[in-house]
Amino acid sequence: MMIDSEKASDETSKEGFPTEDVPRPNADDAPDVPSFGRLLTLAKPEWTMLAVAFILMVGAEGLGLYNPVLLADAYDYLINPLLTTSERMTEINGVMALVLILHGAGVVGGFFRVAIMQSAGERIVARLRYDLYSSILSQDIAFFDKTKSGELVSRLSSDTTLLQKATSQAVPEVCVGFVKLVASIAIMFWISAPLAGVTLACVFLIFVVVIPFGKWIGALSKRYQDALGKAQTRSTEALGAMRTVQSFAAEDRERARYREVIGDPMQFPFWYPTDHKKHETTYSVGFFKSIVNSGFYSIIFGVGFGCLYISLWFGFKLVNDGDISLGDLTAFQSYVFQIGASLGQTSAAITQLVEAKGASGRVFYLLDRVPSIPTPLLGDDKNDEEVPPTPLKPESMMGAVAFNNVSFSYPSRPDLPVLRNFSLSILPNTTAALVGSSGAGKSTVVALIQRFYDVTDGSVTIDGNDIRDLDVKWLRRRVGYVQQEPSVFGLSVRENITYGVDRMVSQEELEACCEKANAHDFIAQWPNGYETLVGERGIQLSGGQKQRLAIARSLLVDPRILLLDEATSALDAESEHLVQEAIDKAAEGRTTIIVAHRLSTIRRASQIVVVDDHQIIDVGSHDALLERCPKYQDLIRRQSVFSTK
Ligand SMILES: Nc1ncnc2c1ncn2[C@@H]1O[C@H](COP(=O)(O)OP(=O)(O)OP(=O)(O)O)[C@@H](O)[C@H]1O
Repeated sequence: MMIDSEKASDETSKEGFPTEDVPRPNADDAPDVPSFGRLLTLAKPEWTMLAVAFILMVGAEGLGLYNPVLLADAYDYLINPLLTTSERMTEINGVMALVLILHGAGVVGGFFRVAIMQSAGERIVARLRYDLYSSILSQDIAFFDKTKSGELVSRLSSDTTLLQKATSQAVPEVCVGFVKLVASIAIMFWISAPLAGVTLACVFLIFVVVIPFGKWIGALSKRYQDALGKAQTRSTEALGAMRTVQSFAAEDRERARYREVIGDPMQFPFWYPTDHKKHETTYSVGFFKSIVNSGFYSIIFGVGFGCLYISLWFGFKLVNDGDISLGDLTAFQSYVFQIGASLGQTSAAITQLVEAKGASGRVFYLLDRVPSIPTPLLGDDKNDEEVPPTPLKPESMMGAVAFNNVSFSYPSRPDLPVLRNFSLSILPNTTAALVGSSGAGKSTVVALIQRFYDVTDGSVTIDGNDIRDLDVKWLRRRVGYVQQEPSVFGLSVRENITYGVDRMVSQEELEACCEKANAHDFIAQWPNGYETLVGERGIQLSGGQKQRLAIARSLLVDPRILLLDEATSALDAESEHLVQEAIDKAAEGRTTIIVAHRLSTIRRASQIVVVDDHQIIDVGSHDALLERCPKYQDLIRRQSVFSTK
């Protein structure tokens, strides 16, 4: 869906982003940025070299433009009755030598200009991708809740390529095409004004046709990119969850889901996508795009050659009348060709620019998007205005966590309250277990402590400081987090465990940490030990091993607060015991908050927080709660049944 730019500006805050009471656009809803100037700023560091390339381009093209005039002389010498045969050849030799020298110089200049422009393009796209990736990484978690990763991948790959082509190829080509056009027209008028007049009338006709066609192609290209983005989203989702896909034998369903956006050309024996109005696919848009593209070029070349023949016809008349020489006519025709070629080249470049304009809207939107929670990326100028002037970075963290009358809804579902008047106090170096039915809001509590989201009302404090006043990087570096389904990267075990630290870690430290997390023994058994690659997303690890690896990873950071979202998936007794031991050791000497599902974990906690219906209904020790809290009794009863089973 495109946003009406005027409407969007009404609805946006002073930073240019929508206020909270209107749906925030995701990357796909990004408004088009109509400024080509902004596109050009991407190439700012390359401007000097691009200017050199531009001069070489103008020079090379200029030399090429002069050749028809020289060749006209050669033709005229050839049929000049006043010269002898040898005099004619002498004159022609001089002219042709000059033609070859100019041609050679043009080729050398052309080589340098293409080399400079293409390498400048690579520099631009590499920088752009990095900046875009940085900007995406700096976004708040709410943004990722709403934006599909396939879309972002598409922004990083195809959209950036379109911008690369636009800045390093299309813009210079349009400029040169224009210069060539003006120069050719000037020379044509110099050769013969009447002939030039007739020809230009035809060229004007081409312009009249090209402009609406260009717009049409631009719109179709955008729709094509959008459909392709959707296809990419679906394939990324499925390929990222191949185990789930295969375990449900859902390959056919995934193929069908992909085909739904790609389209099925075999369904249309006459190629025409009859369902295009109901359902837009890359095939249906691509089909019309091919036809419109073909029509565009056919009209350009059709009208172009038509012009050529008409002007040639009129030219023959002028030669016959003695108004111009035959050489002049051949030179004139060359310029008509030049105009045709430069129009073709310029229109292709304009098509690229129109495509890039759509892509630039999406890319610049992401580049400019200011996250609602300041990013921990340091030295990022765009966050400076958002971060409080002096975010707090206390010398140390004690680890006292408090929720003060917190209410919260996820930004993607603002109408659904997830926490209501939630108040809780956790003392430093104690363990709190959050228990409650599924969907009660336990994981949300953990997310709020890391400031993945800001509370809607109330405050979350650490050592008495509102976490909104703390430096986000400082905060997150001191809060360890072990997810229910820990994310493990397709790296070595060592790289996975040292993921959270920027310093060198000795083997002894690594092993000590893994021993604490009950991970050393299984790692040491592998032939490559800590250098073992764990496969994409840790596919070669068992559930329990992944959890212990994730605990080791958190422990290496030595967090003051440890957040554990205990896995609900049942581990076998041995694994469960090992994980439990790891959790116990990890919890020593730090504030630990566990979303607990196992009785063994719950019983060990200093305080148990019973969450139900988005509120805390009781807090206390296991024995006290067992005595007075029916909800807790119910939870424990079910837990015991599960454990006995
Ligand atoms: N990223 C999100 N965006 C929108 N809603 C969410 C998001 N994450 C969770 N929710 C919703 O918030 C509510 C609380 O979810 P939460 O994950 O905190 O529950 P939980 O108590 O941890 O459940 P479980 O024990 O099953 O993990 C649920 O209704 C859930 O659908």
